[in-house]
Parts: sequence; C-alpha cells; structure tokens
Amino acid sequence: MKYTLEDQIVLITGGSQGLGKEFAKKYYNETENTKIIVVSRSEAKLLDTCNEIRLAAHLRKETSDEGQVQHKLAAPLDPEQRLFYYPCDLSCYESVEKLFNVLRDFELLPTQTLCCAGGSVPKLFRELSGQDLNQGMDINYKTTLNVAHQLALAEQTREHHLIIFSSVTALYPFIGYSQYAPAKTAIKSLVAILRQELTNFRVSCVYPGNFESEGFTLEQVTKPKITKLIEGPSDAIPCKEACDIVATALARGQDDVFTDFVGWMIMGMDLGLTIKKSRFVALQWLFGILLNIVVVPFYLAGCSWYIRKWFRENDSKKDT
Ligand SMILES: NC(=O)C1=CN([C@@H]2O[C@H](COP(=O)(O)OP(=O)(O)OC[C@H]3O[C@@H](n4cnc5c(N)ncnc54)[C@H](OP(=O)(O)O)[C@@H]3O)[C@@H](O)[C@H]2O)C=CC1
Ligand SMILES: CCCCCCCCCCCCCCCC(=O)[C@@H](N)CO
Repeated sequence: MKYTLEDQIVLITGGSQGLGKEFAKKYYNETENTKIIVVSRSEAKLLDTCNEIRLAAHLRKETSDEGQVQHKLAAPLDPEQRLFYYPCDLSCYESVEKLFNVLRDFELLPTQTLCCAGGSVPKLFRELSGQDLNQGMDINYKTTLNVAHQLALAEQTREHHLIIFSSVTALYPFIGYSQYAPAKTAIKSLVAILRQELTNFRVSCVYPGNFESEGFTLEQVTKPKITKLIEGPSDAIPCKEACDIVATALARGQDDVFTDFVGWMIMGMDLGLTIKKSRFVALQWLFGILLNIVVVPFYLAGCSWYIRKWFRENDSKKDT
C-alpha cells in the first residue's frame, strides 16, 4: 500500500499541537482533495489550530474564503471544507465509539490514521503521582488502542494505513521515563499483533527521538538531569523536520521508522521475534548484533555507574 498525501481522508489524533498539527498542516498545504480530521481533548486548542492553518493558506492566497469557516465536525457540513476538528478524550472507549459513529454519518471514515496523541511526564518513579501513572497509560496506550480497535471494526475489507507513534524509549527504557516508556513498549507489542491480524491494513510504527513540540517544552521542565544526560545524543530536531522524515520514510515503504541516527542504532540493537521494515535494515541488523556484543555491556555498565554516582551526589545535596 503506497503512502500518498493526496486523495485521502486522514484522521489525526493529537492533531491540536506538536507533530500531529505539523502533519495536519502538511496534508492541508500539500494536497487539494485530502480531507483532514484533527482530534484531541481541548476544543479551544483544536479551533485555534484549524484557524491558524486555514489563515496561513489564505494569506498565501491559496484559499479565497475570508469569512468564518465551520471547522467543527458537525452538521451542516460545508462541502468545500477539508479541515475539521472533533474534540474527544480518546482514552475513553465510549467516546471513541461516538467519534466513529460521527465519521460514519458524514461518510468520513478515514483511509489513513495517524495516532500522534501521547505525552510524557518525566520524573523519578517516587516523584510521580497516582494520576501521572494513570495518564501515562491512558494518553499513550489507550488512545491508540481504542482508535485501532474502532478502525479494525469499521474497516473489515477496505485497505487502511494505520500509522502509530511510539518512541525510542520503547526500545531503550531508562531512568526518568517510568510513566511513559512502558506504555510506548505496549504500543510496539500491539503493532506486531495488528500486523498479523489486520490483513487489509498497513500498520506503520514510528520510534521518534526527541523533537521540538509543545509537549517536549513541557517535559523539559520536570525532566531529571540524569535523563537529559542519557538522552543527550538524541538532540531535539525541529518538529517540521521530524514530520518530513516520517513522511519520506513512509513513502519509501518503510514501516519501522526512526527520526535520527541514534534511533536507527537502537532499533538495530533491538533483536527479537518481530519483523522490521526499516531503512538500511540489513546493515542495521548487522550493526545491531555487533553493538550488542561489543558495546552494549560496557555502555550499560557505564550507565549504571553514572546513575549510582548521580544518586549519591543528589542524596548528599539533600542532607546538607
Ligand atoms: N516530542 C518528542 O520528543 C517525542 C514525542 N514522541 C511521541 O510523538 C507523539 C507526538 O508528540 P508531540 O508532538 O511532542 O506531542 P504533544 O505533547 O505536543 O501533543 C500531544 C497531543 O495529544 C493530544 N492528547 C493527549 N491526550 C489525549 C487524549 N486523551 N485524547 C485525545 N488527544 C489527546 C493533545 O491534545 P489535548 O491536550 O487537547 O488532548 C495534543 O494534541 C506523541 O505520541 C509522543 O509521545 C515520541 C518521541 C519523542
Ligand atoms: C551502544 C549504545 C548507544 C546508546 C546511545 C544512547 C542514546 C539514547 C538516546 C535516547 C533518546 C530517547 C528519546 C526519547 C524521546 C521521547 O520519547 C521523549 N521526548 C518523550 O516525549
């Protein structure tokens, strides 16, 4: 199934900001017929996003309409309109069911779905609240799980391209990400199973390294220093760059997508009983095996030493 932007109906979860919004812009600006539905919880953010995308196109003189455009996915639907929003908490299954009923009613069942909703609260395990822990699974796993399930039920025979956003932390879990990484690993596992079961689907999984977004700015505030140190090699790239990298990789037929070199290496080291369709996959695999033998044991020993040292220094600071 070829990945093309044009002539699609695309559902973007987490489309109000960050990478989801970047994809919404990309589809809107680079196609003529594709219809886009952005979903997230906050109606205010969604409306702002739609207005911003629409206004930018108008200023470039690509659209003539100056008046108020109806962006909300609600009757009466403007036949000229291509960008819609629908507020929905996707971690709640019943809400996702409602969303799909609305999509069915408007004949807007998607041909492509991008599951961008997600986010992390990086803190040490003991500093997280019960609510943080719940949100970790709800926002990162359940949003994707619920949408994938409703899609699977809605599309029994037609082709569908499902694009899911995990994280490099799914392949390499480390200190500070206890609220987040396990949920992203759950996504990886789900993807492997959906690839076997949903035979009319193309299921792609993206494992991004750091990129700039509203969510990223927020997580930097609570992120422990030691976490920043370990993820240092994955310097945050601009959001647009991450979006273009993913789109290019998908167009090339890759289904296990990374956004930086560190991601490629870590994916290579992640052996196991899953098939990978990634860039330079043979080289990645060889490289991964070699690194697993020659580098990983020393790297991990170094990491543990550093983490212990960091805790010692932190504890002595607390005592004084
Ligand atoms: N930025 C980074 O460095 C990295 C990000 N990723 C992953 O990539 C994806 C995009 O990241 P990024 O652009 O930074 O994300 P942001 O945190 O900037 O945006 C997250 C989006 O998800 C929406 N969302 C959150 N919870 C729900 C929910 N329950 N129901 C519906 N929508 C929800 C938010 O909107 P609202 O609040 O209105 O609901 C928002 O639109 C995420 O899955 C993230 O985990 C992976 C690796 C690195
Ligand atoms: C031989 C061994 C070499 C190992 C090199 C180690 C480099 C680690 C880089 C990890 C990058 C993690 C990015 C997480 C992004 C993310 O998901 C958050 N921004 C949450 O949103």
